[in-house]
Amino acid sequence: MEGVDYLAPERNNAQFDVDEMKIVWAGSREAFEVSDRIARLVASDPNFRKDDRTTLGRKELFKNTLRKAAYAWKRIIELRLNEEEAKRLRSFIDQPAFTDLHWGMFVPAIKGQGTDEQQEKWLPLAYKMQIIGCYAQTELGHGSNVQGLETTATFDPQTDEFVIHSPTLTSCKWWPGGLGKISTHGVIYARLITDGKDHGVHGFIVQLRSLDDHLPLPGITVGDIGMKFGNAAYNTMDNGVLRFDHVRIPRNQMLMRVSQVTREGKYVQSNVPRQLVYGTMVFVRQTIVSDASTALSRAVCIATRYSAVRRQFGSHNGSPETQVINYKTQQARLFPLLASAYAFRFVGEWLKWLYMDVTKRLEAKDFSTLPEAHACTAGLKSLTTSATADGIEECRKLCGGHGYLCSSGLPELFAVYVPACTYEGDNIVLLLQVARHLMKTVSQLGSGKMPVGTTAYMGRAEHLMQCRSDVKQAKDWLRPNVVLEAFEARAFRMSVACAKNLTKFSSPEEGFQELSADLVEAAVAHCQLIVVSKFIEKLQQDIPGKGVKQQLEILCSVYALFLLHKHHGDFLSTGCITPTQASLANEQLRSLYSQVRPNAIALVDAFNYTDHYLGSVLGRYDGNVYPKLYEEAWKDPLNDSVVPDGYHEYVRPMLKQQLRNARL
Ligand SMILES: CCCCCCCC/C=C\CCCCCCCCCC(=O)SCCNC(=O)CCNC(=O)[C@H](O)C(C)(C)COP(=O)(O)OP(=O)(O)OC[C@H]1O[C@@H](n2cnc3c(N)ncnc32)[C@H](O)[C@@H]1OP(=O)(O)O
Ligand SMILES: Cc1cc2nc3c(=O)[nH]c(=O)nc-3n(C[C@H](O)[C@H](O)[C@H](O)COP(=O)(O)OP(=O)(O)OC[C@H]3O[C@@H](n4cnc5c(N)ncnc54)[C@H](O)[C@@H]3O)c2cc1C
Repeated sequence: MEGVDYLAPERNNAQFDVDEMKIVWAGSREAFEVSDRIARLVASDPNFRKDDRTTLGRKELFKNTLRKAAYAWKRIIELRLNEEEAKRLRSFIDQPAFTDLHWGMFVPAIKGQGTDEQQEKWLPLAYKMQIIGCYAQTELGHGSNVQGLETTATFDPQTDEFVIHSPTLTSCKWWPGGLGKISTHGVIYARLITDGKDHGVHGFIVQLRSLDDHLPLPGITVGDIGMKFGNAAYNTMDNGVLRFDHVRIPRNQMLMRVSQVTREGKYVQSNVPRQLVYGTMVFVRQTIVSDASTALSRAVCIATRYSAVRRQFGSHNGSPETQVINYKTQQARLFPLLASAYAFRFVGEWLKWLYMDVTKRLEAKDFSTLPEAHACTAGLKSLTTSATADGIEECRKLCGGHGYLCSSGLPELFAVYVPACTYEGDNIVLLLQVARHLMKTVSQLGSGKMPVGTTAYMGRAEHLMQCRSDVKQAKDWLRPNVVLEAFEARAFRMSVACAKNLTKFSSPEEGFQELSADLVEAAVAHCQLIVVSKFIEKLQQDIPGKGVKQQLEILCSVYALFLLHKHHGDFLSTGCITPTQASLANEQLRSLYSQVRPNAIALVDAFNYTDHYLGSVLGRYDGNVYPKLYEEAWKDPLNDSVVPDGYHEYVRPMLKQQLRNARL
């Protein structure tokens, strides 16, 4: 029935103030109000309809994306939305587009690597969308290994220009979003060559297409790289291929904040670390962590609401069957994902703070926290995107057969999300960067240099190598200090074991290669510790609202004890806890699931997602799933006619043939 809230009994069970939790989730009252207003604006505008997306072919899908992007831009101007509001609007449209790369990478690359003059020239054009940009780093033959890029930018002192060239097939730019069909400009990464000398990879602003007729400029071959995983999903994006044939650009289009080339062709390195050329990646990895909490929370919201609606088995004397959410196995799969969504939200908030802090320091020429910022953004990007991709797929399974329907919203969410494990740095490659940082920190422990930031715990080396957990009963695992010490000891001992093993090899590089699987595990342990510790830190803040803090404490314990249970091999083999303590953790976890159960629906309501944004029949706010699934099925283009196209051509002759054979 329309207008009935089938999940009302669930909502009435909540033991906390959902409206206050919405504010905690959004980050502040103001952020909540902006997000809520913009989400409703998008949901109520038929121009942003998306329910037909999965049935469109690539060309229609792409054109539709362009239409939405243009309409969104018109609304942004008409409504005079500020930067934050415009960003929210683009995200609620929920359709990856060239604008993501324009605002998300092209603009930040110029801001981070351009000189003041370059910013003054290019940013106003980009802000008004008089030019549209992409970020073109990856090549057909080189993605992870940025230093291996082949595109060249050779300085010609005669004309005061750089000549951009793709010397081989493998040097073609390959993958940049927005490049395929739309970008007029790109920040292009190429090896800088002056006077025959290779100075490594630098960024250049290059115009790719005419601003009049959109045709590629002379010397440029550009196109789309083809269909990607999933039907609609990421195919709204024009990922591109680009080949340069001696394309000339003025010298002042090299991004010159980190290093410069003078009129005479002299290469000058500023007094800043060369790694700042990688700064845009640090920025984007930080945003990807917050986006992980958004993607995971969407999937969890769908799976939780549907699990409360869906009933299987357990009917006695005609009573309703059991809601599948009441099965302990369903809870043990679903509630850790719910807790992870909250955990990633808070670590994302913290990472944003860390990024802003490092940016301020860089402006003051303090580069000391750059390695920490790189390790944290790389590691947390890896940890949260892997967990989110796996989590979305788990949510699909939690919804049984109906989860496999596009109308559940889950297949598309998975297809659009899963490349996050690869883009902006392959997750394993990034964990190896964290491992390098950890090995460096461990190797410096004896030198008197105290570890800082998220590795500060390693400063308590002696204690962490010796400590034994004092857990005696299940509820001891609810004490934050007990949990924190177990995670610190596990992470530290895994790093120390790797460091010791590295010394057995003839060179550190050989050891690093040979032990890379162990190093990745040590890096994961360190990153999980960061997430747990930031959740615990969040709980030390003043959190208003009836029962809100208590629910978050429960979720924090679920997150930590779920990880401890999943990785108990690490905790046991490093001797941080005993088998008895491991089983007490599991006992406590079971009890926590029972505490989450009555609040589960309210905890996902706190994400404040509109039905438009969720795009899921199973995750509808009102829980009215079956009639809507039935309605949705009839909308499929295959049901436009009773007898399908092709029947008379292929099936009927076959049937007739069978009849004849049967008569024989
Ligand atoms: C239902 C439908 C719903 C739809 C909706 C929505 C869901 C949302 C989905 C989609 C939204 C759209 C968003 C799409 C965005 C996609 C964007 C993708 C863009 C890209 O992928 S751009 C390309 C990114 N490429 C990479 O990340 C490459 C990875 N490789 C590297 O970063 C580096 O090469 C390396 C780090 C792996 C190694 O570099 P190298 O120079 O060889 O360095 P080393 O020798 O190892 O180290 C040198 C030294 O430098 C330090 N260092 C390395 N990197 C950095 C850094 N970034 N910052 C600071 N320092 C760095 C390193 O630690 C070493 O230090 P040391 O010498 O040890 O002290
Ligand atoms: C949807 C999407 C959008 C993208 N958008 C952009 C964009 O806008 N701009 C842009 O420039 N790029 C973009 N990319 C490219 C992306 O950044 C790269 O694909 C990514 O950095 C991974 O690099 P790769 O493809 O070279 O993988 P590879 O490095 O070839 O990885 C292949 C395998 O090798 C392993 N491997 C590689 N190196 C090591 C090592 N040292 N040790 C152990 N294992 C290793 C990896 O773990 C992986 O399993 C995009 C990619 C995708 C999928």
